Amino acid sequence: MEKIWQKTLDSLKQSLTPQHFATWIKPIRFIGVHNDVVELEVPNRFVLDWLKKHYYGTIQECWSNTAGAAYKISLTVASKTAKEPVPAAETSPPATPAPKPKQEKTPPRANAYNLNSRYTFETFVLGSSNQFASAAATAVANNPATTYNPLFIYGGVGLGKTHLVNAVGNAILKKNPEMKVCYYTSEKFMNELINSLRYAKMDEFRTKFRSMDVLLIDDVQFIAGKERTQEEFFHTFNALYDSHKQIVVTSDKFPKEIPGLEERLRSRFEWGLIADIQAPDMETKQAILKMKAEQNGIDLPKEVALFLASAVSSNIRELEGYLVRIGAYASLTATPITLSMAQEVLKDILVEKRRELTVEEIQKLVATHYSIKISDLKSAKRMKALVLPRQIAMYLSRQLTSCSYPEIGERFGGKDHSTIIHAIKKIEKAMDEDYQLRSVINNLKKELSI
Ligand SMILES: Nc1ncnc2c1ncn2[C@@H]1O[C@H](COP(=O)(O)OP(=O)(O)OP(=O)(O)O)[C@@H](O)[C@H]1O
Repeated sequence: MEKIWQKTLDSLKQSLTPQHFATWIKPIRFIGVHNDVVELEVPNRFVLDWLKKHYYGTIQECWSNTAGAAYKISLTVASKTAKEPVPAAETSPPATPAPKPKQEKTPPRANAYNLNSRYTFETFVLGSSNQFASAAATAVANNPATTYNPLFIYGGVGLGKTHLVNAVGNAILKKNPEMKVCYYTSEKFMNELINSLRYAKMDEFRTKFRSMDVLLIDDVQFIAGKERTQEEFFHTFNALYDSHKQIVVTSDKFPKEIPGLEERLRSRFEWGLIADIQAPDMETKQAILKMKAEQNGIDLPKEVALFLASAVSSNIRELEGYLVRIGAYASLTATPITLSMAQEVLKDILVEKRRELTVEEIQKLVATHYSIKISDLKSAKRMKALVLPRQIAMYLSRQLTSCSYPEIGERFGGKDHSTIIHAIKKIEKAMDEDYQLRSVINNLKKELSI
């Protein structure tokens, strides 16, 4: 069946322009055929909708002609990880719509379990927001299981944790092809555990994970509250750690902040190094856009990169989505990318986002988070339990709204602007020194930007 798919691709290539083929067809992943249904996966919703609307019939026709019988096509959006049976040699194709134009196929790597070969250090753009995590990841990749074990990377949605953790795996494999490197999301780990329990295959399950030299577990927060999964993960962790194998874990939260995470796991996550990824600044966002545009063969003017970077607060996946959208539009309408074109293409999406946050919304969220009253937040009471939330709310108000210091002061019960400046300085300093506080504030920001 794989051969039929290859031939289908060949004939699609003949009938489409190279750019359309690269943008829409190349990212499709062939999953298999069940009865008369050809199952295909695509990287995101946008590509799915586009394919359904424009190319469904063509794909179906090409496949059916090649196979010599009528088939239906099923298109689904890929889950975050590749779906190869594990253990299996890695063959996963790109996960974003348009791959590098001249990308060479990577040969299958027998010891790569579920790793995404596209996520490497070479394609990871460095900025002050991810410098620390990237340096820690590089150190681990250079000396697995000697420097930082486990390495715990945390940060908000779409900030590059999956990319970085795969980069560690890919770099280790490149240097040590004999090492067995396994990438799993915690959800996949849990699903496999459930299946192993159901089919009495726990020995196999344990042997598989415990035979790895490097275990990379993404989004570990999802195992919180899942007793059996946590227990099994705990034993896997211990077995690997005791035999000096590298473990890298990612999460959207600092270990202490993951509700429902068992204490014994939490303390293990804190044994090694904890590194965070922050929201990227404007320069980093533009540098990432530049790299992604080059990878996708998109000619992106500087002013459009600036426009996109300022339209997205932090989520790089979202940034990429916008780039793909305008790249696709330019390609399909055969027009160059300009600022006015980008504004037009994204206008519906951005209208929603442009609405500015208010100080009141920030106060409400902070008060809820700390279980205090909004009136206390605005009061002059000096109790410790109120001072920190108040200063955080002031800091966020300055960061996320266009209010001036006096305006913020006004909304906090008529405080002087110097009080606001003092509060912001205190929080900035505390964030430099205190991971946990940084994580709390980032999570609040994340909630506010939804
Ligand atoms: N510094 C970077 N350089 C290049 N690409 C990046 C960078 N950071 C993130 N990306 C890209 O952004 C997209 C989203 O990143 P990724 O999936 O790693 O985020 P995440 O933090 O794991 O998100 P989630 O919280 O949803 O698990 C990926 O395509 C990734 O390649």
